[in-house]
Amino acid sequence: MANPPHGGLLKDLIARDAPRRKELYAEAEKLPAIVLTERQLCDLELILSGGFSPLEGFLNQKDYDGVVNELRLADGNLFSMPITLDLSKETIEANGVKPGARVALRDFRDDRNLAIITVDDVYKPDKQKEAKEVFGGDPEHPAIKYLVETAGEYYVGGKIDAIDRLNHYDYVALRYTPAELRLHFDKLGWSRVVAFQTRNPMHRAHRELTVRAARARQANVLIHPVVGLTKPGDIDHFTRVRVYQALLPRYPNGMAVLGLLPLAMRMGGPREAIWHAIIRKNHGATHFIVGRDHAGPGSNSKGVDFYGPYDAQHAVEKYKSELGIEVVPFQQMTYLPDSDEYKPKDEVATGIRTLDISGTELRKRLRTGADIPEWFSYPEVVRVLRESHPPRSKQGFTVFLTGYQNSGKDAIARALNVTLNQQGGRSVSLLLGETVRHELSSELGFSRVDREKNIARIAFVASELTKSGAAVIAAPIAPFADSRDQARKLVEKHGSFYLVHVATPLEYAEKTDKRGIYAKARAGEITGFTGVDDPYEIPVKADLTVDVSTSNVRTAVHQIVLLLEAAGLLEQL
Ligand SMILES: Nc1ncnc2c1ncn2[C@@H]1O[C@H](COP(=O)(O)OS(=O)(=O)O)[C@@H](OP(=O)(O)O)[C@H]1O
Repeated sequence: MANPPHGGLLKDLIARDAPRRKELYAEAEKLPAIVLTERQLCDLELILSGGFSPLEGFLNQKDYDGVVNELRLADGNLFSMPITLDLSKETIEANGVKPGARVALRDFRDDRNLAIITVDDVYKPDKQKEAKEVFGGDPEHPAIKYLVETAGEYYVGGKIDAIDRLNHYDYVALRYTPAELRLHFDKLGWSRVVAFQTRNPMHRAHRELTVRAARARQANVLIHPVVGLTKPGDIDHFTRVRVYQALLPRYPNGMAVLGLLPLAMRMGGPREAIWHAIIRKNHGATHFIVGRDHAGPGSNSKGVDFYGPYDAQHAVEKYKSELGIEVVPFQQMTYLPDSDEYKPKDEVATGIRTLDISGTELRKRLRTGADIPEWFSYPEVVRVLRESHPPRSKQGFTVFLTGYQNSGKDAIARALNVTLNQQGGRSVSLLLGETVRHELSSELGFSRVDREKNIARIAFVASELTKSGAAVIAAPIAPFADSRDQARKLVEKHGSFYLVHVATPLEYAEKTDKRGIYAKARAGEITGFTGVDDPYEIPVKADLTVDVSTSNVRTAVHQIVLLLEAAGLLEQL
């Protein structure tokens, strides 16, 4: 039999309320509704499934105070993380949220009512206190930033009636509720299960340490990665789940099961470790691996760690007797090349050669396409990671040329287009000012607002194309620094952005204008013309400045190619 849930009873609200589903659904349609944020939705999912047992809703003030001050619910049960429904004053007033009221909780993704909360109380938390007691108080801590900058100023406590589970469209079969996982363990005949929490890809060291933990306890393994919200900058869960799936057959005789946990992590170190243990206990695990700096967010901008490396292990140790799940301290594994094996670091005799690849080093090797040895990871895992992290030579980028009309930017853009097409390896998209004006922005004029809109559209398209690995060449006038900065920001989410200032002087652009556009502008036939009666803000931090009055198009293209080459973007693998 699986481990009993925290508090003794699995609070599977979906199963509990299934007989009343129709009724609750109809009631919710008539109630005011609160549209939950992504984080609140993650919390609700685990309240509904019993993952947060013994919770049956969002914490009221009594429970909240207990959890913040003493890691305890009002009924005495150990609980370390305040699970709260934070709302703004406006939302509370607009929806009549007050004690006794029933309010629907809605999924922002598909507008479905998932639950009804019966409001117990509405209270204003002492956020400074919560920040200090729960997360340690460093204002740079991501959960504290969220608390201060994003969370609403009031909390609403109350029990929940469950209407329906959330809809998921990715990896549905791997999303086990606690009840489903318990049933699965039962079917497999597993009574001892070591759960492994992760928000990162898994490699050989992780496989070794989980197998060791299982061997020592004669148990099986539950790989239980977080697919809700993790630390910004983490590898996306789609890639990670493919990694875990690739790794799974490397466990002998089906000794491991993969289940996905829709948790919104807080990166709360010691408090989070206790919370994680409780959640795994609710999912039926009997053992839980807690590693060095478990669920820690690293260090702040001054390089100071938010938590000590063993704070989390000490915290779970402290509450060992009432946790009801055996915590297995995570031993950091290292590779011994001379004997081709992994061993816990602290068991390696001095003088023995060891090898490790850090996360930073791994990311670098993925970026450059450098070798990732088999002693570190399995080829099938590396293949998945490489698909999601193509080397620089396969990554998208945007070259954004800005300058006066007839500055030569269009000629450079066209020449760069054929140069990159000649090189091959990527699709190349050319977004000339006139093409965009014709295809995307035909209703826009040349006021500041319209120009900003035009550049924002170019930036959006460039960013999407960059994401899919294309080379993008954009060449609008883009006279405003702010718009250019915004474009950079958007594109850099997905790849490199190079701002090339085509600094050909206005006089030259005007003198060589064979189309007579400047003449028309001077004659007042075109108004608000850049350089004539409209401003051009000269870029202060262009990645490259070229000038066709003193140089030529070919040289400018060559300079851009050199820039791209230096960044490894044009390497032929
Ligand atoms: N008032 C005014 N100011 C600047 N440019 C004007 C204006 N009116 C029309 N045009 C013609 O529009 C083309 C420039 O558009 P852009 O999209 O590059 O401008 S912007 O980046 O949105 O500022 C460019 O067209 P092409 O010469 O065909 O490239 C300009 O000649």
